[in-house]
Amino acid sequence: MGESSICQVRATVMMYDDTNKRWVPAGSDSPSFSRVQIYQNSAANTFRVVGRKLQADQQVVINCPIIKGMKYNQATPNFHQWRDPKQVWGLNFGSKEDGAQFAKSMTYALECL
Ligand SMILES: CC(=O)N[C@@H](Cc1ccccc1Cl)C(=O)N1CCC[C@]12C=C[C@@H]1CC[C@@H](C(=O)N3CCC[C@@H]4C=C[C@H]5CC[C@@H](C(=O)O)N5C(=O)[C@H]43)N1C2=O
Repeated sequence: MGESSICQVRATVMMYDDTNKRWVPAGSDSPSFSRVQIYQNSAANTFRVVGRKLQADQQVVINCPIIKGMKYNQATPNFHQWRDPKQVWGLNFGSKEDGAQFAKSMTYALECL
């Protein structure tokens, strides 16, 4: 049983640069939209967030496991964030609806773990 996508939204993927106290776009330097999905592997009961640039190169800009007990912070309707052991991720959604959809799937994943 492979992985299946349980949601797909458009968002700019950001990482927080703790040293300089600022957000930087994940991947190349130009902040641009990515297709961000949550994949579920139901056999293993694992989930991860995968984001690929919408541009031609489809660069993978996030590939982050969803960890049991992780705190998902909906800072604003369009900007949600969470910590992983190494860094803080932020998603700047294309719309509030995308944000709500992503939060619903993230909450579902965190409840399954
Ligand atoms: C306990 C803990 O970890 N707390 C974390 C949050 C958290 C809580 C609970 C669980 C997990 C986490 Cl992760 C925390 O507070 N963190 C994580 C790193 C960065 C930050 C620290 C300080 C700054 C101050 C301002 C604030 C901030 O970053 N924003 C405000 C709200 C939206 C606003 C929106 C968009 C982004 C796009 C660029 C910049 C801009 O709009 O130009 N920006 C913003 O300015 C954004 N910060 C944070 O979120």
